[in-house]
Amino acid sequence: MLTDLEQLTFDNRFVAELPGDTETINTRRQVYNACYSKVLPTPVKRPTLVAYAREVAEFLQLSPELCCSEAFVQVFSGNQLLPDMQPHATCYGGHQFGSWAGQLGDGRAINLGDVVNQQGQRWTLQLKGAGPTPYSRTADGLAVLRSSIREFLCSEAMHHLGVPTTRALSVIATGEYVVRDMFYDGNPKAEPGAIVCRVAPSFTRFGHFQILTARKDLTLLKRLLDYTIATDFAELKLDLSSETAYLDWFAEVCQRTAAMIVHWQRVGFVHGVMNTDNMSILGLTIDYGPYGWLENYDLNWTPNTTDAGERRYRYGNQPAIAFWNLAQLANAIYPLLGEERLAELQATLDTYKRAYEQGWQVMMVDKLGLGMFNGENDMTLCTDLIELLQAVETDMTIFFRRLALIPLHADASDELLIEPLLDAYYVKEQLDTAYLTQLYAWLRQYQTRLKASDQPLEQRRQRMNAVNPKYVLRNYLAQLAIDKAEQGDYRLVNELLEVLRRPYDEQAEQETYAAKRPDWARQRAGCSMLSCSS
Ligand SMILES: Nc1ncnc2c1ncn2[C@@H]1O[C@H](COP(=O)(O)OP(=O)(O)OP(=O)(O)O)[C@@H](O)[C@H]1O
Ligand SMILES: [Mg+2]
Repeated sequence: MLTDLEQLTFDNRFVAELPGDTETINTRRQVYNACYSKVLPTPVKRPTLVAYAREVAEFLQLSPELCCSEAFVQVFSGNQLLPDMQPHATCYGGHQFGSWAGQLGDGRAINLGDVVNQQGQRWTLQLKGAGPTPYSRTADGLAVLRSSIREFLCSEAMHHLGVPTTRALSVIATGEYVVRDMFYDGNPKAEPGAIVCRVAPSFTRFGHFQILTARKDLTLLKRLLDYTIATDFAELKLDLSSETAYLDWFAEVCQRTAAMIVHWQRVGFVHGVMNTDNMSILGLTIDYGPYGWLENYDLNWTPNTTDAGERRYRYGNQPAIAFWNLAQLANAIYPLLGEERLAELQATLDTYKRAYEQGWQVMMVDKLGLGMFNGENDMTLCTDLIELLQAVETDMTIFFRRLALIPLHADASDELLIEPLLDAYYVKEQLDTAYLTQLYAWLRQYQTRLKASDQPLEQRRQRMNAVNPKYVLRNYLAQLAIDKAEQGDYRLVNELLEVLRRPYDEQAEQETYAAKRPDWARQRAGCSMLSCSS
C-alpha cells in the first residue's frame, strides 16, 4: 500500500501515443486531427469526501488512511495535480437518440492519466464534473451531488453484481453550487456540486471512432484503432498486419457488448441513454445518468423523461439498441476494411445476435434454476413467465429471488406454492382469479420442469441465488441517500455502498434495503423518473 499519492506510477499511453490538439487554450471548439486536448481541472472551493470505494482504492494500492486524507481530497477534486498526471479531455462524437450529433467529447470529464499498479494493470483515472473543457459546448462542465452519488453508488453496485462496468474511486462534494433546471421547465435551482473519480482500463467509446470517420480522417482512425487493439485488447494478441485483425477485434467488441446487455437484462438495469457516445469499446457499462432499476417488471419502462415519448431506451429494447449501436461502429470502421470485406463485416456484426441469444438463454436457465436450456419447451416457459410478470405489477428482484423458495412437492397446495412470492406484488387487488389461475398453472409447469432437471435442492437454490440478487440500488434508496447527503449527512451513501457490496447474500439485518418501492416513491422525481439534467 502506498503512503503518499506521489508514489502512484503513471504511464499515460493515450497521450503518449496518439496526437493531441495543438491549441492549448481552454475554449470551446471543434477539434480536428487529434484524439484529445490538454486541459486543467477547475479548482473548487471546499472539497469534502462523501465516500470512497475501498476495493477500487485497493487495486490502486491506496490505503484507507490515504483515502481519508486531505491530500486525497485535493487530488481527486482536481485542486492539485500529481507530478506525472497529464490531464486531458478526449474527442468523440455520437448518435444521440438515433441521430448523428457530431462532435461531443469529454465536456465534463477530464482524464488525469493512467496508473499502473503492482500487478501491471493499467487504470485510467477520470474526474467527472471537474470543469469545462474544449468539448463542453454550451454547458458548464460541472456535475451535481445527486447525479454524482447515483453514478458512484451504481457503478460499484453493478461491479458487485458481476456486471462489467467502469468503477468509481470517490465522490467529493465541491462546496460550490451548480445551477440546474432539473425538469427543463423554467425552474432553475442552485444545487450542491460534486466530482466523481471514475476508474476504468480505458474510457474509449464507439463515438471516438465515429467522429474520425465522419470527418474522413482515416489516417487517425487507423491510428486510434491500431492503438486500441494493441493497448486495450492486448490479450487478444492480434497481429495488426493480418487481414482479419479488425474483424476479429470487432467480433470481440460484439461479444463483450452482448455479455454486458445480458447482464443488464438479468438484474433489471435500464441505462436510459444508450447513445453511441455512451457505449464503451470494452463492453463496460458507462455513464450512469438517467438510469433506473426495474421495480415492477415492465419491458416498456424507461427511466429517462427525455425518452418518455419514443421509449427508444426502454428495458425491452436494450438488446436491439446495442445491435444498432454496434452497426454504427461497423460503419465507422468500414472505410478501413473496404467493400471487399463488407460481407464479412456484416457477418461479424451478426455474432452479436447469436451471442446475445445464447447468453440470454443461459441467463434465464440460471435465473430459473433449470440446469440446462431445453429448447422450445423452456422458451415457452420463459415467455409465459415474462407475460405473467407484466400482467400485474410484480417486483422483478423479489420475484426471482423468492422463486428459489417455492415448494417442490406436487401435493403442495396452490396457497403454499405462491406464498414465497406474495411479497413481490405491488397491488394485492390485482391478484384476481383470472391472474391466479394462470400463475398457478405456470408454477405447476415450473415445478414439473424442476423435478425433471434432477438437481439437489440446495445446489439449485445456491445457483439461483448467485444470479438473482437480493439487493439492488433501488431508485428510491438512491434518492433517500441523496436527500440526506444534500443536508450534509453522508451516512446513508456509505451504508448503501456497504450493503451493495454483497448483493447476493441474505444479510438478514439489512432486510429494509430489499423492500419493494414504497408508495410515496411511485411518482416522485428521482425515484420513478429521471431527467438528463445532472
Ligand atoms: N454539464 C455539462 N458540461 C459540459 N458538457 C456536458 C455536461 N453534461 C453533459 N455534457 C456533454 O454532453 C454530451 C452528452 O452527455 P451525456 O449526458 O451522455 O454524458 P455525461 O453524463 O456528461 O458524461 P459521461 O458519458 O462521460 O458519463 C457529452 O459530450 C458530455 O460530456
Ligand atoms: Mg455520456
